[in-house]
Amino acid sequence: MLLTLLKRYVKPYWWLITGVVVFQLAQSMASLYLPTLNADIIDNGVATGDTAYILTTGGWMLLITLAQVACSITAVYFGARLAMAVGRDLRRGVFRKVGAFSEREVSKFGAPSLITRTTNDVQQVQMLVLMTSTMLVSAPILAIGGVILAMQQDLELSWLIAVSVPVLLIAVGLIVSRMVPLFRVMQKKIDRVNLVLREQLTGIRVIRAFVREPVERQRFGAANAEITDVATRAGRLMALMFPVVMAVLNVSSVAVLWFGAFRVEDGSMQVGTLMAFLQYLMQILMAVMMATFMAVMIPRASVSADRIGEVLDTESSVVPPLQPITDVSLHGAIEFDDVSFAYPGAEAPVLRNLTFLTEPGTTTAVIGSTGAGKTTLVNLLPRLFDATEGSVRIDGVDVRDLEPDALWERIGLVPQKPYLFSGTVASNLRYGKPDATDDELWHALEVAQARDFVAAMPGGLEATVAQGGTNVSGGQRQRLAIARALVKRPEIYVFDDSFSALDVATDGRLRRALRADIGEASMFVVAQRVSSIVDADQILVLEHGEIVARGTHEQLLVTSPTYEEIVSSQLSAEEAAA
Ligand SMILES: Nc1ncnc2c1ncn2[C@@H]1O[C@H](COP(=O)(O)OP(=O)(O)OP(=O)(O)O)[C@@H](O)[C@H]1O
Repeated sequence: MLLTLLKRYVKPYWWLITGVVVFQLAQSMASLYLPTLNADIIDNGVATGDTAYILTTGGWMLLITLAQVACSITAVYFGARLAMAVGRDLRRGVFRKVGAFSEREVSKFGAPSLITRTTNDVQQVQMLVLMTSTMLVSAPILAIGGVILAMQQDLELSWLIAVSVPVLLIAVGLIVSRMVPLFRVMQKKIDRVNLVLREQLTGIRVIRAFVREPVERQRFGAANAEITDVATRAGRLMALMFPVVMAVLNVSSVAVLWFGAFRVEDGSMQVGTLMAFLQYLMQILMAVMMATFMAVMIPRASVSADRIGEVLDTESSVVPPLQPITDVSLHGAIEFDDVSFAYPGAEAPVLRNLTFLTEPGTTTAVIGSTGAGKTTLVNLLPRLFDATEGSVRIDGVDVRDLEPDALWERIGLVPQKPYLFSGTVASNLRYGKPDATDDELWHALEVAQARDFVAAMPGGLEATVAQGGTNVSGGQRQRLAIARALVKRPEIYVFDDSFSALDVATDGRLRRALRADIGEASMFVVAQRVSSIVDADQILVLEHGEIVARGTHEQLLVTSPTYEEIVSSQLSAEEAAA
C-alpha cells in the first residue's frame, strides 16, 4: 500500500523529485571527492612542506565544500517542499473521502480513528517522504562510491570494510526488527486515547452530573499509560541505536588506524592515504546508518499507509448514480414504495414495508413511540442511508437516481440534534446559502421565532457561536437550525423532532409562521407532541417500523386506537401537570 500511495501522491511533483535527485547527486559526488583531495594535501603538501600546493588544493577543497553545502541545502529544500505537498494532498484526499462517507462508513472506522488517520498517519508518511528525499540518492552513492574509492586508496585494508559493514547491519537490524511490531500497536493506542478524550469532551456534562470524573480520569489514565508503555519500549530501542552505531564506528576507526599504522611504518602506505581510507569508511558506515534509519521509517510509514489506504479504498455505501439525473424541478411529492430498512449488521429491519404518498406543498407528520423508526424514516429521504428494499421517490424519481448535490440542495433537514458550527449566527445561517442578505437572515429568524433572542445577543447576527452551538440553549439551537433551513429555501423541509424544546405557545406560533412562509414547499415533520401536528394534511402513525394508521387528526381519532391512545395519554399528562 505504501508504494501505491507514494506513486500516486508523489508523481505529480516530478520536478521537485528531479531537483532532489540532481542536488543530492552533486552533493554526494562532492563528499566523495573531498577525502581524495585531503589525502593529496597531506601527502603532497604537508609532507613535503609545499605551502603553495597546500594553498591551491586547500582553496579547491573550500570551494567544493561550499558547493556541497549549497547543494545539500537546496536538496533538503526541495525534499521538504515535496514532503509538505504530499502530506497536504493526502490529508485532502482522506478528508474528501470521509466527507463522502455515509453514516455506515463513519461508524465502521469510528470518528476518532478517522481523525488519527487524517493527521498522525499522514504525518508518518510525510516524514518518510522527507527522510527518503534526503537519503535515497546519497546513501547508495556514498556507500558504493565509498567502497570503490576506499579500495582504490588501499586494497589491503578493505577487509575492514567487509567486516564493519555487516557488523553494523546486524546490530542495527536486530534493534529495528524489534521496533517494527510496536508501531502498529502504537497507532491503535493513539486511536484509543483520541476516543476516550473525545467522549470525555462531548460527554462532559454527563460526567459531571454523574460524578464520574475519577472513573473517566482512570479510563484516560489507562489509555495514556498504554501508549506511554509502547512508546517507552520503542524509545528504549531507538535510544540503543545511537550508542551501538557509535561503538561500531569508533571500533572501526581504531582498527583502521591500528592496521594502517603498521603499513605507514613499513612505508607501503602514506599518511594521507590512511586518512582518506578512514574518511571513506566513515562515509560508508554513515550511509549504512541512513539505510537503517529508512528501515525504521518504512515499516512505520507502511502501517500508517495501510490505515490511510483503508479509508481511501472504502467506497461510500450511498453510491452516486451512474447516470445521475440533474435537470429536475422537484415539487415535493414524496413516495415511499414498499420500503424496508435494516441497519448494517442488524438482522431485524427497523422499517417494514412502508408505502405512502404525499402531495406537493402539503405537511406530512410522523408520530409514534420512541424507537418506532421515525428518524430512520426521514433519514432515507436525503440518503443518509439507502433503503434496503423498495424505493423512495421524489416526484416519481428514485432518490438513488438523482445527482446527490441536486437532491441535498432541495432538502432542508433540521436533525433531531442540530449541530451549529463555530463562527457567528450569520455564518451558521448562511451555511446553505452563502450569499443570503441580512434581511433574508432576519426574516428566517422571525419565522423561526428566534429574532428576539438573536437581537438581544451581543453583536446580533455577528454574535459568536461556539463549536456545536454550546453557548446557546437547546431551544435556541433548534430555532437557529430551523432558520438555517429556511434561509436555504428548499423544496422539501424535514423537521426531525425540531419543536420538542419549544413551549406550546412558541411551537404554535412557529408552525403557523412556517406554513405561511414556505409557500409551495412540502413539509415532513417528526413529532412527539400531538399538538405539533394536529393541522398536518396527513399523519402517519408508526409502530415498530410499520405504518399502523394514516389520515388527518380528526380521521385518526376515529379510525386509529393507537393514535387515540397517544392523544389521550398526552391529554391526561397535561391535565395531571395542570
Ligand atoms: N445507527 C444505528 N445503528 C443501529 N441501530 C440504530 C441506529 N439508529 C437507530 N437504530 C435503531 O433503530 C430503531 C429506530 O430508531 P429511530 O431513531 O429511527 O427511532 P425514533 O422513532 O426516531 O425514536 P425517537 O423518537 O426516540 O427519536 C431503534 O430501535 C434504534 O435502536
